[in-house]
Amino acid sequence: MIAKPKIFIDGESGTTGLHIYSRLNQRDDIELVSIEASKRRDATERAKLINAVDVVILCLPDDAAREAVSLVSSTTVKILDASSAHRTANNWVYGFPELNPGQREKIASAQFVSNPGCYPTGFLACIRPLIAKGILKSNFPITVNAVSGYSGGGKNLIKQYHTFHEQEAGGESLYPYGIYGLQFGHKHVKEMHYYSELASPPLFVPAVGDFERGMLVQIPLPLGILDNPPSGEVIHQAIVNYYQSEKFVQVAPYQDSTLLRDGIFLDAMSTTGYAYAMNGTNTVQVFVFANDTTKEALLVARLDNLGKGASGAAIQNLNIMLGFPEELGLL
Ligand SMILES: NC(=O)C1=CN([C@@H]2O[C@H](COP(=O)(O)OP(=O)(O)OC[C@H]3O[C@@H](n4cnc5c(N)ncnc54)[C@H](OP(=O)(O)O)[C@@H]3O)[C@@H](O)[C@H]2O)C=CC1
Ligand SMILES: CC(=O)N[C@@H](CCC(=O)OP(=O)(O)O)C(=O)O
Repeated sequence: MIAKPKIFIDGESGTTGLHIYSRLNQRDDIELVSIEASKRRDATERAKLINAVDVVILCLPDDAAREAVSLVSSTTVKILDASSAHRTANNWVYGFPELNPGQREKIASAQFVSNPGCYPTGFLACIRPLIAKGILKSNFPITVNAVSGYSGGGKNLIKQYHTFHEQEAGGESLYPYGIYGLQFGHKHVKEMHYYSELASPPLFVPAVGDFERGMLVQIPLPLGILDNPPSGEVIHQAIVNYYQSEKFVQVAPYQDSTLLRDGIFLDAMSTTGYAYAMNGTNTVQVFVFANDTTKEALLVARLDNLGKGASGAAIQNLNIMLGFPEELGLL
């Protein structure tokens, strides 16, 4: 293990970069190296830093992340990319330690690690155990509906919402709740398909709501299309067993209405109480709701898009890549 590893966050002033910076800045077991503000987009200066540190965390748009990787000449520097540029690329390891047995060992020994997308984190946390354990066959038709806080859209979308909030005089919000990606083929579908090991890509409809952070990812399961559908309890137990040793995936008790706000709502956005519990954490919660008579089930993941969906996951991966305890700075 390197005594005091040097870390450079390329994109330190963006939404994800800032969150990672503020978490790492409190630690004295690593050294954070920053680029001069005026040289943030200077390839020569970035290349110097990239090749002089132990780990680079890329918090950049996809094209800039690809450019940063093209600047790597050191064979020892480790790269952790928060963008979606390399999530299914050859020679890159997918940074979702809980995905499959052996995944964290692959992360630990990799030079190039790609942080998962926020929506795929919720999706894979729900669906991967059911496919891996044969509870659902890989040809089951899967749809995903999800809603994210607006910070998922980065600095530009945050600014649009904040500007609107400042000007608003009790009127309607900028997009209170809007579905998008209606041409389909959202950039996250590829990694959802690849790592779930489903036969076909899921049909994915994301949405953004007027709340800063947090997300719900929903997967409805029309079990009536099967000759012998699994019961809700079987589905729930399979997911519980899959994550029994995991700290950052929490499977909620089956059908427990006390987890719902007012016994009714599973809420991504309230600022108090249980619903808010995932924001600021690195935990993804998984819920299973089912009706064995109507043969319907719903899997839901709730997470902080900036936590387990981005910066929390990045810290977890960084810890694994550097041989630190995985939960350092996260609990
Ligand atoms: N927000 C979220 O919930 C999540 C984001 N991500 C991913 O993380 C990455 C960063 O997203 P996010 O933080 O939201 O984005 P932001 O728009 O908030 O920040 C992007 C950062 O990249 C910098 N940047 C842009 N272009 C270049 C360039 N050519 N060279 C150097 N720096 C550049 C910007 O610098 P400047 O400040 O100078 O503009 C800014 O610091 C994206 O790939 C995103 O998809 C992943 C999971 C969740
Ligand atoms: C609300 C919103 O706009 N969300 C972003 C996803 C944010 C994210 O996860 O970024 P990565 O693609 O790097 O994973 C989107 O749909 O493109």
